[in-house]
Amino acid sequence: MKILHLDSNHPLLIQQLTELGFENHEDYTSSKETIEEKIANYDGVIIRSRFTLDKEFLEAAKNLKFIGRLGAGLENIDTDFAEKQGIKLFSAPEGNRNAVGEHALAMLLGLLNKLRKADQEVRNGIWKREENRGYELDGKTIGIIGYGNMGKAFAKKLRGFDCEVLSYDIQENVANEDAKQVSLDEFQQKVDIVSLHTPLTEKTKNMVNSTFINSFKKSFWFINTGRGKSVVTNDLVEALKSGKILGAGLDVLEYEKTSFENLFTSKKEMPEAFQYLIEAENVLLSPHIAGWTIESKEKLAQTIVDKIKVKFVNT
Ligand SMILES: NC(=O)c1ccc[n+]([C@@H]2O[C@H](COP(=O)([O-])OP(=O)(O)OC[C@H]3O[C@@H](n4cnc5c(N)ncnc54)[C@H](O)[C@@H]3O)[C@@H](O)[C@H]2O)c1
Ligand SMILES: O=C(O)[C@H](O)COP(=O)(O)O
Repeated sequence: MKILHLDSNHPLLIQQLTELGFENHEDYTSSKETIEEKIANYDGVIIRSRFTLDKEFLEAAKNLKFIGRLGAGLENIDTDFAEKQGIKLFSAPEGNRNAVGEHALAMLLGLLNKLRKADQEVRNGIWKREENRGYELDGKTIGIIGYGNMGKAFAKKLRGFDCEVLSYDIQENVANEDAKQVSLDEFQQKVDIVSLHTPLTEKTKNMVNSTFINSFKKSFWFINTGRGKSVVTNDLVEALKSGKILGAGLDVLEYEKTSFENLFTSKKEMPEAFQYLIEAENVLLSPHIAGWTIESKEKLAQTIVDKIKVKFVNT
């Protein structure tokens, strides 16, 4: 079987697939159109998120038997059409869920302890203790939206903090021993902290908007390691300004990669809300690296190899 790799990865991926008898080809630079022209020659494709495997691409991939997605989010694949075409889909949330759980926790502790502000002040020769008095996680109610691989990994990290963990999910009965699943109404009545772990779907796009934010009884801290497009940036900023949101940890943003860099390099004025996020002392930002650790790189690759092996290699 011939596999086309579209994003560079941990070397074990190609090493192990070669040992298993697959023929591996790498193309990390050609345009989507160029790849489409040759994709019919391949049985498998492995991608991170370089481009979208849409209907047109999958129609061209006449001999494709599987897609390996080195990650969890599947919005860059037309999964329904792939299924219709009988293409097997392997994703790898097992590879980066621990990293996401740890990153969400790091953001949460960083926010509660005002680390961004305190760090910046000390570096600027300012020694203010009272203004930098933080909050403890102990006794807080943490709400996790989307209780799948990532939400569960975060809840597991909260064991031992003496806080209550609630989850809200559109699927019934997804909770485990680390969280109590509640209705959205109960969730919005009780939580002090919200951590978003949902995929990007029609329903979750722009889900965190003013109406949603203002339905919470208390002011709350907000963490997003899900997808940036689930949040309306303007509404988040309004809530930060009003104090309804006490602080935000954002690993994912409305603008990412090229569109993010364009904000800084283009002659156009930066959107006001985005400028606010850049400057705010109670906002922690990271460039979509929650699931992006030294360890997860290897685990993602190993997960994909193992899934391909189970399905396509006779042992
Ligand atoms: N920042 C990062 O580096 C990083 C890394 C990995 C995953 N992610 C993001 O996290 C997402 C979740 O990954 P996962 O592996 O946990 O997925 P998953 O499918 O295991 O879990 C997602 C959960 O969200 C629930 N859900 C879907 N729509 C919802 C809604 N409208 N309201 C409430 N719950 C809803 C689903 O029922 C499911 O239980 C990915 O799709 C990706 O977008 C980000
Ligand atoms: O969905 C994921 O696994 C993470 O968000 C990583 O996405 P990436 O493939 O764009 O790095």
